[in-house]
Amino acid sequence: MSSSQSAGASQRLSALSRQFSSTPSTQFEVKKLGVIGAGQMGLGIALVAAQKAQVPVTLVDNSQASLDKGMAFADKLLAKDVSKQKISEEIAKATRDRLKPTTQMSDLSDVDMVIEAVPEIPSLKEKIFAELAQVCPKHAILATNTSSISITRIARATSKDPTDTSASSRVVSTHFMNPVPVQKGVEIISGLQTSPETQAAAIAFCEKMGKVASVSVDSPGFLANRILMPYINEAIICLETGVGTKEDIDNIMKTGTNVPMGPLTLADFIGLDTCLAIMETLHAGLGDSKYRPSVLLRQYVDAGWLGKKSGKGFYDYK
Ligand SMILES: NC(=O)c1ccc[n+]([C@@H]2O[C@H](COP(=O)([O-])OP(=O)(O)OC[C@H]3O[C@@H](n4cnc5c(N)ncnc54)[C@H](O)[C@@H]3O)[C@@H](O)[C@H]2O)c1
Repeated sequence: MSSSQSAGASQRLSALSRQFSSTPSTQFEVKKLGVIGAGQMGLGIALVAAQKAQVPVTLVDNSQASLDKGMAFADKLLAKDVSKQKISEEIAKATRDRLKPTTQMSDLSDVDMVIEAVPEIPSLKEKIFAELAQVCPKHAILATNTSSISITRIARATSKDPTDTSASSRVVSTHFMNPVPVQKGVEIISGLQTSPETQAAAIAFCEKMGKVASVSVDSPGFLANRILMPYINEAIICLETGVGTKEDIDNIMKTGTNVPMGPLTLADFIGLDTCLAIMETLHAGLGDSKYRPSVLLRQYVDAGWLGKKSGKGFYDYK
């Protein structure tokens, strides 16, 4: 990065930090939320919003099977919290009653905010945001949970006319950390078009969900994955090139850096398809060979061994 680029980035960051540190008590209130994608992230976001922010949540997925699986998982998590006396049966029931699963995007016509959590495929996110700009109310915050795709690019998809920012100014990233019911952190990323009011409203809602927000500029991988994914990728390269076994790779990082799980286990939990997509975005966006995805990672994805969600990744989960 040249010194002028670096100066530009730090100016944008300090402008964002100023907005963040002086976040106004925004008037914007999310009374109803929409979540798209009932996979591991979408389901977690919907559940925490229903329980902590206590808002009704319309949960959209184009697969009825995914919705059924997601709702069964929500029931299981709530029952576990009741049995551990973390929540009462009344709270569990009220939370469950706030979740409304549907396969219809048109059911998002009355939400104040929507959080998209479909797979990390740029063309899919663009298609969904073009549709959201039409379906959602004109005041609604349009948030994405993308791990690495440019927010500016996703926001651009909301209108054929790039000078019309009526929808793109309402696009922001709320990048929740996995698993959402457990991790406190959320990254808030604004695209070039995002208004300060949108950013403030997104932060306020995440705080209502009990999360702690960190702000970053719209740069490939943002903060969390710019740091985390090259670490995971390097662990996979160590496995690929025989530097160590999967157990030794995970053990040394677990016992040596005090993390709860090693990088290969973590990759299995994140999903190897998601890890590959993020590395590809870092590689393409930053153009540096140090971000080249591991050959082995690509082969695991080609084999359909996507980690915990598919029953097999670096470890077996069946
Ligand atoms: N897995 C992680 O650790 C993690 C962490 C932070 C962010 N993310 C990001 O969150 C997003 C979702 O990741 P995930 O791990 O939950 O994926 P996932 O594969 O578990 O779930 C995706 C869901 O989206 C649904 N879907 C696909 N196309 C759809 C469409 N057109 N309309 C409605 N629903 C559709 C699928 O049926 C599935 O239920 C990705 O952008 C990912 O990069 C993932």
